[in-house]
Amino acid sequence: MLPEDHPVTWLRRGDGVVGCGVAAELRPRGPGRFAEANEWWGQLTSRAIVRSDVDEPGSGLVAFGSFAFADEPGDSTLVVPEVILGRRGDVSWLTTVSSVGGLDQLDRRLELATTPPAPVGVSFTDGALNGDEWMAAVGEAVRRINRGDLEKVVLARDLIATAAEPIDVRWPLRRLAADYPTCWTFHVDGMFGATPELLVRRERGLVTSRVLAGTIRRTGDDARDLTLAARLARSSKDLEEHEYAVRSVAEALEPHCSSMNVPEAPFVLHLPNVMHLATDVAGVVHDSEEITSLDLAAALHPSAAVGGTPTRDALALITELEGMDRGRYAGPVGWMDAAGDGEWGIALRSAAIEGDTVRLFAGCGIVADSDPEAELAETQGKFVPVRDALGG
Ligand SMILES: C=C(O[C@@H]1C=C(C(=O)O)C=C[C@H]1O)C(=O)O
Repeated sequence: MLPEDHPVTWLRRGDGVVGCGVAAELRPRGPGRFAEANEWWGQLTSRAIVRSDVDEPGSGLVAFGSFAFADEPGDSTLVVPEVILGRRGDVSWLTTVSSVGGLDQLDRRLELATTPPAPVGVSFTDGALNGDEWMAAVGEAVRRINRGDLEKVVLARDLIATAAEPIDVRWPLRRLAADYPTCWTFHVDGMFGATPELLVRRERGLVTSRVLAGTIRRTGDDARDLTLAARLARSSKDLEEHEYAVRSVAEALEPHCSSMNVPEAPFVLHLPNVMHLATDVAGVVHDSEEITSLDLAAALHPSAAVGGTPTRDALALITELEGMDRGRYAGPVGWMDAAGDGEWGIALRSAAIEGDTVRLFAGCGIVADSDPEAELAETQGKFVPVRDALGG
């Protein structure tokens, strides 16, 4: 259980890093947000004195970050918690950052690790666009693609949940971690969710990325779901959408890798709510002395899984058609240690929480033969994780 004081989370199957308190924080903005964060982190870690008995990525000083999707507008956060707990298999560690002021304070802090209360009186309303308006935007995107303006664009929409009282984020986090064990459950500064998509992980010179694109809803009937999974694996529309996403990731990683493995065909990733076409890309980085995992995330963002192809045209169309600010939705979220190793996911199946209001986000890749009604249904499937996690 996490303490109430500024909890941060990055968890998958019980492994990961969590923390609380704020020892240091940066709020970078604009197109230089990643570079500013890297520079700040480099200076901070070079001044720190670290004593550690553990030699695992994620031990010692760790920063958690959540970055805005777009260059403008948008706030991003990089935060160094006062207390960090890590676990990887049989190894666990606890890191305290000196401003905690000794073990007495730590005890007091951990006493705050209470059970969070369930949200009360939650109701949902449309966000920027209602269902019909959003389908019209998808129809327009399909027209532009067929006219030859671009190849793929990812369009998202939001849904607003309002509760009778402020929501304790630890409640949905607990539910998400339990219900979506193969996803990365995250929370940094109000942005939370359980993402199935790993933008980049860098550990000791090895880099991996899990690319998703191409989705089908699950029915709850296992036999039917298997038939649907086979259909997804053969669907030319989904394979095309997927190919754009894999290519964008492979091209962005290539300059940093001495060797790379990009599987030729995707596998089908089964989640409780949806199934995705998935490809795990891996490589050996040759520049880990100069380049951090956050630099790699910045080079990969926005991949065609959340932007489109070509990127610049897709971003312009997103601004034109979505009618909302994505905030940190679909931006990089994760952690990094002093060596620059870290894991950065894409903030999907996610929401922004502020007091009694939670803004949920979901989007879909649109290609030449996308059907607006099917895409709307897909967003509903993608809202399910956070929606259910807000239930009592
Ligand atoms: C954009 C989202 O998901 C992305 C889009 C997908 C698709 O269009 O098939 C699949 C996985 C993600 O890469 C989201 O969940 O909001």
